Amino acid sequence: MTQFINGNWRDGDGHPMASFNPANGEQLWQGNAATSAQVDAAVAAARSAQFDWFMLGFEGRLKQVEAYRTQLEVHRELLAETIAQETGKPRWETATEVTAMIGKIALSAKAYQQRTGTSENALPVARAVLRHKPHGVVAVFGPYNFPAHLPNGHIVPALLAGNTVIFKPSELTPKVAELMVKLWQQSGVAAGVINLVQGEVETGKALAGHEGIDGLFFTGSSRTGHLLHQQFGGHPGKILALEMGGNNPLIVKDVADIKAAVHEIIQSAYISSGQRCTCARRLFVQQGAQGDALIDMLIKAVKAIKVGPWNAEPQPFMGAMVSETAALGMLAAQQHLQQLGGQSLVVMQQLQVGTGLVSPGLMDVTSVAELPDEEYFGPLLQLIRYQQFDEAIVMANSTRYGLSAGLLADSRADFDYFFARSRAGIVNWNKQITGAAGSAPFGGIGASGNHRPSAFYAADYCAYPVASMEADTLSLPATLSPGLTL
Ligand SMILES: NC(=O)C1=CN([C@@H]2O[C@H](COP(=O)(O)OP(=O)(O)OC[C@H]3O[C@@H](n4cnc5c(N)ncnc54)[C@H](O)[C@@H]3O)[C@@H](O)[C@H]2O)C=CC1
Ligand SMILES: O=C(O)CCC(=O)N[C@@H](CCC(=O)O)C(=O)O
Repeated sequence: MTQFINGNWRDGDGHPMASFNPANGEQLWQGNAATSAQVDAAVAAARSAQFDWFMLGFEGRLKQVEAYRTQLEVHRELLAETIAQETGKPRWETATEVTAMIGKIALSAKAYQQRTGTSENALPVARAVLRHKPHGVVAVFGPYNFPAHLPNGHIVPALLAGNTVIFKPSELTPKVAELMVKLWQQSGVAAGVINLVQGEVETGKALAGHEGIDGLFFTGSSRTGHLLHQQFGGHPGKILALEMGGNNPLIVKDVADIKAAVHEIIQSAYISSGQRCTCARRLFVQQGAQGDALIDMLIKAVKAIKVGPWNAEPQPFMGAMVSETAALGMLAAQQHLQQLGGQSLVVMQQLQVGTGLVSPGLMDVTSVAELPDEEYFGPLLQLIRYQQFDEAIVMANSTRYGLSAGLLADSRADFDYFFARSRAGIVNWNKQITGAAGSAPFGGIGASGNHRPSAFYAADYCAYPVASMEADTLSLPATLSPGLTL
């Protein structure tokens, strides 16, 4: 049973699908994709449930969402293990993913009140009241790298605002999605409030193009996000929130504690095997003895990173990439950069054929004249040596993306200078550029987003404002407008 439509589990009527443990090829899940008729049924179920869900009121909806939080708390280990098996991420890391999901409930309730709540202003003859209403039926599309936390970051605020949801997860992580929705079901949510359609691109297209949805909240690649943006062209009445990738820069300038800098670089570039949209892809280090010393230490530290299956003990820092295909794609990217003139300082290698297990790579691309502005979504960091800070900032900004950026530097003045000039939605100082806070907005500019940031600001795209002028009784004004007689 792979699809959850109107409160019932049923098989997909489409083609067969499966998911695998990327560290050993073991099959974890199988089922069939949803057809477009099943997408129709899910949209219809969400539509017929929506008004009653809205009319529960915020407190009623929050109670339901809190019952889901209880399910997450009770089943946190099972969920963390399922995410680890299906994505390859180590257990220590997926435990933090589930913790973030649990924290999302209180944060989203606070965000709803702060950003989209109700307010009232007294006017001389009336009250000006501001309330927010849900869009209606929304589709949520998730990526594979955080298969639970990131869709959860759309689903929870969407439901709290009074929307009903059709969730289309990544085809690489159907088992995680199924478990998430089972926990919603066990929390007692009414039929049709959350629906699950599993499938690949065809299912995604059927849902994204469905005339019955009022909006789509997407986290995924820039390529797919751009396709969706085109598809939504000509539909100004539908809301589209796009959280996409990045080609994120991290600059190092004048740091006394080189070891601490190396630690922040590794946490920025290699966490989740480089499969975070916020990961540093380009590292800028000044020419000179201090830069040389930092790079020597970085090379040693990268070579020492432990890579292994999700359940290896002691735990590795990096697990398998999500699939062998993804791993081979990264090796091809490495080869391409080498052909352009990049010098590998640490060569990325597949550790076991048939798996997504790869070692981390570091490449000096300073001499590459035309560095591709691509998001290589894996553990490969490109190093660029620079002479002047201004030159580094110009190169850092030389990307069509604009998700995260960072500076490691001892001087506050250097950060202020960098902050004023950098173009990204997340700009950090002396902190890794991965691991964003759910209490802040999360999104980027350029090809990284469409100005509808998620996390704390997700509330904004889940509801629209309604302004009302209200008076308890009718009354005639003291003076009538010129030309009126009653
Ligand atoms: N800015 C952000 O918040 C984040 C962005 N990402 C980005 O996500 C990417 C990795 O995730 P992926 O799962 O590979 O992304 P993806 O774009 O391949 O897939 C995302 C979702 O869209 C669906 N989809 C794919 N093609 C479609 C089409 N033509 N029409 C409709 N639906 C379609 C997929 O089935 C999946 O559910 C990276 O680029 C990463 O940077 C990942 C996490 C956070
Ligand atoms: O949505 C939130 O609560 C904050 C955003 C977040 O958790 N971002 C993570 C993962 C996103 C990614 O890089 O793929 C992060 O910044 O590490």
